Amino acid sequence: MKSTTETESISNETGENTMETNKKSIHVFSEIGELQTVLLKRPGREIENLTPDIMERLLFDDIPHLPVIQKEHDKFAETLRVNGVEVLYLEKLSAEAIDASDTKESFVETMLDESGISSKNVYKVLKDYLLSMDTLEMVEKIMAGVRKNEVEVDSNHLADISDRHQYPFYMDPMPNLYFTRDPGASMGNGMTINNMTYQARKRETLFLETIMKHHPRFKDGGTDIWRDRNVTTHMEGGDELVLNDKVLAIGISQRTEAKAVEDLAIELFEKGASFEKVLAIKIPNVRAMMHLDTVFTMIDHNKFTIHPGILEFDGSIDTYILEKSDEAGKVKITHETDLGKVLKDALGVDDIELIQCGGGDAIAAPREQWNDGSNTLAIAPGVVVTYDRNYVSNELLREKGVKVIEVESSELSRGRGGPRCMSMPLIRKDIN
Ligand SMILES: NC(=O)NCCC[C@H](N)C(=O)O
Repeated sequence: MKSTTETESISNETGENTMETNKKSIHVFSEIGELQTVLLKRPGREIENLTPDIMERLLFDDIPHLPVIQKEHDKFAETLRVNGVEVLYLEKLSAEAIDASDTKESFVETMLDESGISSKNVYKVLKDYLLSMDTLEMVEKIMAGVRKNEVEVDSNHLADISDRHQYPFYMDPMPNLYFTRDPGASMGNGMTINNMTYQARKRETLFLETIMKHHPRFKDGGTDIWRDRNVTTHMEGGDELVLNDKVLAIGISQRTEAKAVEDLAIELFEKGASFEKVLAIKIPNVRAMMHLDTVFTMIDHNKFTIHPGILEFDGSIDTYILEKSDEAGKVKITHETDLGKVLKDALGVDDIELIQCGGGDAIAAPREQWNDGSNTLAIAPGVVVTYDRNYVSNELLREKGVKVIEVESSELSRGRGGPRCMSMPLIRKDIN
């Protein structure tokens, strides 16, 4: 286990690098260690670029009210700050990384390439338009999306002329960016930068990649990149849980393929990461439970939230334990179905408490799970941030001795993600 002092004072207030080379910019060896630094994204104009025609493809079920979602998000950030957490913003770090590396032009080119711009005329106009902006404004514009009526494309080609009157965007908005948990995952002193499953979210990882490669705070911070966005198999951060410095739990889900879990386990074992076991937990392939953290999160040394809907009638769930094998490029796999026992053995604790979402009630459980009642963000062992609307689950957590800090959630919840999804821990204190 790394010592906590290694991670102290790694930057000044502007995020400028003041760390010595042996200090790490990513340090996450648990789900519950005191949260010190977190990455958020404030919902922006991308939210107002949702329409009923495109929201399903962009993975939304409704259109949040922008001023209210921003107010709720600001309060979420403030809640973290008053609890001693340093809050960094994706949009700001991205702009700083681009400026620090003088990569504005290549960043825009990659974004345009990945936004499916096939017309040379349109490409040129968009490139000039974006590059004319100050870097932070440009980053926010790319995140928000570019409408066709924002730019003048002077072209006599039928393809360009006829295209103007159809679909409203040249570049689609990225409304899911406020779920910073998913494009990557902090794991030990490293990170997975993910190849996300749906087209709607694939470009999101370019911001994270840019930060890790070019931001002064991260590029020299000794960050291992366990997976990069060019791998062919899919994985998303909502499925990646760091239970302790030896054990990970990863969902096999709508968004994370079994092959990706095995590839990551091999990578971690072979690159000498501290992790020795990966528990691959198979959850239903449905939208309401798209990631493991929508149905299962860790809140204390031996306490977890769980949505009963992932368990069979007899309480079982397919769980595969991946461990190092003697053969290079392979892992040893053991199949189990008693999750409580698997967790007890893997974590070395005497008992495990699985606290059911909505108390397991036939109505409250699925209703609160839909609004992320199981998606808790632990900011210290036994201290969690949750949505206020999930009052049945919150009350039950309190009865079990957990300190619950509620945040307003009327609009934030419409994107189908909760406090864990909205936050990417970068530094946590180690647990004993
Ligand atoms: N970890 C999470 O469960 N993140 C929530 C992602 C919600 C987003 N609308 C999505 O469907 O990807």
